[in-house]
Amino acid sequence: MNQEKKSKRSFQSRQPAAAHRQEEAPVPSDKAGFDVRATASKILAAAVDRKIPLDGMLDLVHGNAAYKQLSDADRALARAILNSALRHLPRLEAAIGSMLDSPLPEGARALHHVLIVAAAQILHLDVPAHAVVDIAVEQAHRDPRNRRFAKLVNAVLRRLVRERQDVLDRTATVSPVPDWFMSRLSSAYGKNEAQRIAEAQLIPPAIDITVKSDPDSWAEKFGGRVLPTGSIRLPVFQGSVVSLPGYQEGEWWVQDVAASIPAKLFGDIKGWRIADLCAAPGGKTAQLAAAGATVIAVEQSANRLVRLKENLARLALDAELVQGDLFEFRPEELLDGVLLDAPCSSTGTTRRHPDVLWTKGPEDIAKLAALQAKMLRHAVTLVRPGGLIVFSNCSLDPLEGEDLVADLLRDDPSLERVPVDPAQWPGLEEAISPVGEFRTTPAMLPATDGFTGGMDGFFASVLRRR
Ligand SMILES: C[S@@+](CC[C@H](N)C(=O)[O-])C[C@H]1O[C@@H](n2cnc3c(N)ncnc32)[C@H](O)[C@@H]1O
Repeated sequence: MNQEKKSKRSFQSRQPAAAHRQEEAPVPSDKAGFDVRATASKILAAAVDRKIPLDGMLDLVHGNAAYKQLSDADRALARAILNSALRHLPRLEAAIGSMLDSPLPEGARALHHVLIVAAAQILHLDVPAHAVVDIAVEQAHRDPRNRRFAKLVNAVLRRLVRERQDVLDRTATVSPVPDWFMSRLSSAYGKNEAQRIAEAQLIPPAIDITVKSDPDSWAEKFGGRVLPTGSIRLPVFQGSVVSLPGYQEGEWWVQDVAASIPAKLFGDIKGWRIADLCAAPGGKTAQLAAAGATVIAVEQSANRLVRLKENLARLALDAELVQGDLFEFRPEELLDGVLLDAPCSSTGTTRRHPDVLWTKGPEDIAKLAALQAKMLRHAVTLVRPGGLIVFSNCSLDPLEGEDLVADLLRDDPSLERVPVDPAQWPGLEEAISPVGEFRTTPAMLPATDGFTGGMDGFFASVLRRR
């Protein structure tokens, strides 16, 4: 395992992100400015009021029609607005609420979303505030339901611009996550840690990459920081990762440091036959193949399997691809290992998917936990005696992690847990639980030397079939 190192910077970087520092955003042309904000308001409404996940709406093929018509730069601004609005939603609502004499009337949801979109930009994005106010006022004017509120929109937003820092300070005590989530976090992690996790979720994530080899020299090249797993955290830079050295050549892929842990838990897998049962888009398949295993990548979604195939082709890595339901997958011979990186509530990834907390709820967690338990029970039947099963997901909820594995171990005496040894993971000791399971949270990996801290919330447990 690599020790943390820092090396020379070649990219433009900035100080570690603070929860209320302004984020940079592309500035749209005047003409497009209105369309971007109107589209963002509608997508926000769909996410918050109708619980439609952002990923689908922002898909360039099947997504929101108005969003698809925007230029690349305007889509980037719409995404920045939506991410900020969803990340800071309770505090933005408190900020707006504090400027109103009485709450907005029932049925003024469209107006609410216009105000949130504007407030997110004024408080958190680096865009000209006067344009934001003007466009929000125009949005109110153009909607017959909201026309009578245009003056109010103008007054509230102008005051928000004037009192920006004051408002940020005043609302900093408002819980940044919905009550249901805070109460689950508190019962799992205790009140203080829950608060730290919730605050950490406000900080946009850094980009981490997994390299095929020689992390130190790639870190040197990028001015990056080598993390305890051997992943490299990139400094903040403008532009797209695909234009960075080594991308086209397939030398590395984007993968959060926490997501790189489960595949590493198998240890030395040269010559092993391993199935990756929920494989796409393939970050972990690539790790297993790069480590010398013969990999069978099983994936239900045909579209996602295409992405996996493209990713492996770019990386010049090989795996047998199986499109279908993992419950129907049964190899001819029992396998040396199975990785089950199961579909989950994704509450550990809210730094990059801030809609999750507003589109999902406790009932989804319970449903997904039940599905995962069923998947894991199937996964363990595919492994030879002595073989390993790594179970992982990106949820912060014990129902989808610790509790689920404990239940399985209680019911199935043919399985034992293989505890992860903290001595093997210098720098990540705090992420290993007393029983030897990985439990990472966004509050881990402190920011250092100008690099953003944090990592996705992940759970990973290693089981052996006796
Ligand atoms: C969390 S993602 C996996 C991420 C992946 N392991 C990686 O590292 O890139 C879960 C995947 O499981 C797939 N999936 C869900 N249910 C499945 C099933 N019954 N059989 C096979 N794949 C399934 C989903 O389509 C999704 O691609």
